[in-house]
Amino acid sequence: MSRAHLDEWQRRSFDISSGSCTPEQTADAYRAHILSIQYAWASAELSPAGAASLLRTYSERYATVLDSDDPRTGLNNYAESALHLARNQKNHSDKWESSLTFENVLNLTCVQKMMQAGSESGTLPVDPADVNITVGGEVGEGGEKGSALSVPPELKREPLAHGPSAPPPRAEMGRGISNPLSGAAEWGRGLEGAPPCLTLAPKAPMGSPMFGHNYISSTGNASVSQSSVSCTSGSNVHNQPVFFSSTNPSKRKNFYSSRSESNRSSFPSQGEREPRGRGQRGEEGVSANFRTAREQFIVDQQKKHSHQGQRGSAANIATITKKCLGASRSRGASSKFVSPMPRQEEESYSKDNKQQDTQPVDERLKNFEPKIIELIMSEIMDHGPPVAWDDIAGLEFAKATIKEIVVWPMLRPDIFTGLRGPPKGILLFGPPGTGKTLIGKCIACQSGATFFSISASSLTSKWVGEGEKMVRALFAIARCHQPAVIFIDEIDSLLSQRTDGEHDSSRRIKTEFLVQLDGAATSAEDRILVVGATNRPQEIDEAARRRLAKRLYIPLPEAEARRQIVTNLIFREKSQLGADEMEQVVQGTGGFSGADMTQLCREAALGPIRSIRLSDIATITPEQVRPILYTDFQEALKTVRPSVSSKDLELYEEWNKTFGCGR
Ligand SMILES: Nc1ncnc2c1ncn2[C@@H]1O[C@H](COP(=O)(O)OP(=O)(O)OP(=O)(O)O)[C@@H](O)[C@H]1O
Ligand SMILES: [Mg+2]
Repeated sequence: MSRAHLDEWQRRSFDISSGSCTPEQTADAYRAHILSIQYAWASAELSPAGAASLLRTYSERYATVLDSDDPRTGLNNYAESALHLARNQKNHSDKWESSLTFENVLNLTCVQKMMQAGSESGTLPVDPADVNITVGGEVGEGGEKGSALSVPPELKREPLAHGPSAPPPRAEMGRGISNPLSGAAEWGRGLEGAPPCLTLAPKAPMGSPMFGHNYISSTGNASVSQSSVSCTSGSNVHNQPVFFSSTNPSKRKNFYSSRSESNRSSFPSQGEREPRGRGQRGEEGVSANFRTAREQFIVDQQKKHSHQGQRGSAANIATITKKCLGASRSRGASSKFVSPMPRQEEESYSKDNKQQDTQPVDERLKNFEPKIIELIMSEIMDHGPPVAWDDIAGLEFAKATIKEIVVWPMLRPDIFTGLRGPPKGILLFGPPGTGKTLIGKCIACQSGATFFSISASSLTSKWVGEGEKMVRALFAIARCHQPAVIFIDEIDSLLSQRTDGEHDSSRRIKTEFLVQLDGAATSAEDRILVVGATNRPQEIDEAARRRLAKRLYIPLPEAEARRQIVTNLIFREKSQLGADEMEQVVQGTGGFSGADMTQLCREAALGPIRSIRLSDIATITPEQVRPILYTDFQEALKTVRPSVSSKDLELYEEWNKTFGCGR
């Protein structure tokens, strides 16, 4: 290295070894080391072998600092910022806590007014200090069963028209009224955002216009029941519990479930009504099948390992489905919401249990957070036959090359060694809609390797600032599941050229990616292949371009390929297209991409439907629909146009000539 670089290197090494650096400074120093090595390598100051060995050493040390759980030596700042934000947010799974306190209930304007009204009429029944307020959803059955309510004996008068033992009229329970009197409406307004149940239990005698009823329970919403309005008149009906129904279903559900949890009800007979029973049954049913994401991950891992040996044969029978986080369970309206963020009370639990249930599956993954591993694992694609090589029309050279690089070495690793070792990176580039993603899917089905399909956006946006960790974890996991193929669609958004003005985090992701790609490329025993696909090859960073050694042009389909696409597609439908007519279609679609051809066939397939008279459309049977004809293609050709311009095409051809590996 040059002298200036050496001095800098020594200074950083001294800082690291002095032990006086914070983990952040140490990580920065290692990162700078890695960049220096890359720089020295790029400037031919270091041999490739030397650079690779140094890179490996320093990447490992760098990773150790970043991933260590020990706060004195490691950063382990995974999602720290996101979690910090999330911790202060409330969500549906959080326990409801009211901001209402005894003081601020009494300070509510509506309460003040009612108290004033009561004192003016000389029948103020309650001293504010004697009001018991229960906040948080527990509604008891009077004071009798030791509930949260304390109702004085004198208030426990015989149930009247529909007292605690009889269900109140449906109107009281189920609906709010649309024109509440002002006092009652204020109650509602004042309690907006109040707890699921607010219970006021005056200890003083009855008879007040204000607290003339035993207690008022509210779901905290603005709607007010009919009987709560009538309570201001001081009628006997006040002796029964008054229920403020909620117009908000989730609050109503909270209300019922909180009652079922406490197993006590202030409305015994009402409590047996349908909503509660249904809610309970529904929730029990869901929780019986419910698995947390972590449990699901462990189960998936076990399944995966037990099926690993049968991969080749399983590939032919499984179907291709991309797993997403949480996708394996349905999220019906009644399903239980589980926050992806740890709640405070859960955090202490999870810390205690961390050792037991968050153990990484592989020793090599022990430095990575389970959340990251889970996220990466969720991107693994199942194997299956939906895309076979024959489904990809044309592209013979690309298909043969990929088979040579991907399939055969997986089958015969003993032959493909040394100079015959397959390249570790492939770039599929070409105009949009030409089958690059299709090839990715085909590799997933046909290679027999563990297939990771990563979208650049999942690395760059899901965990802002954590992308480089994701990249490291991705390669570490791939190393544990060899042979592995990492397919990165739209790779240009991940590895675009580095510029001065770009954000630090995306620069770090790119650097990390290049480092990892080099690690995979230089290690002969690693069987990891990175396949990138892009329709903007010119935007890819030159260092990335070099690492994706096999750059295959995926051009627009030629006449024969277009014929094959049309034949494959209309083969499944009722059609009458003679050889000459097919030829006409093929000749008329020069410049169409595979996706354009698919669109053309879809449009033509609608022709027979459009020819049905409107009056017949309701009664016609599928057999009566006429076959697809050449005229339908002619009509379709009037509306479907090629999506790739000839100017763009020139750019691809040019790039292919300069950097492509085709013939
Ligand atoms: N060679 C082909 N053979 C058969 N079908 C094709 C072919 N090329 C494209 N198609 C059809 O076009 C659709 C889109 O293809 P695909 O998503 O692979 O394009 P792409 O090259 O990845 O495009 P983009 O660069 O915009 O991502 C495919 O689902 C398929 O129906
Ligand atoms: Mg694509």
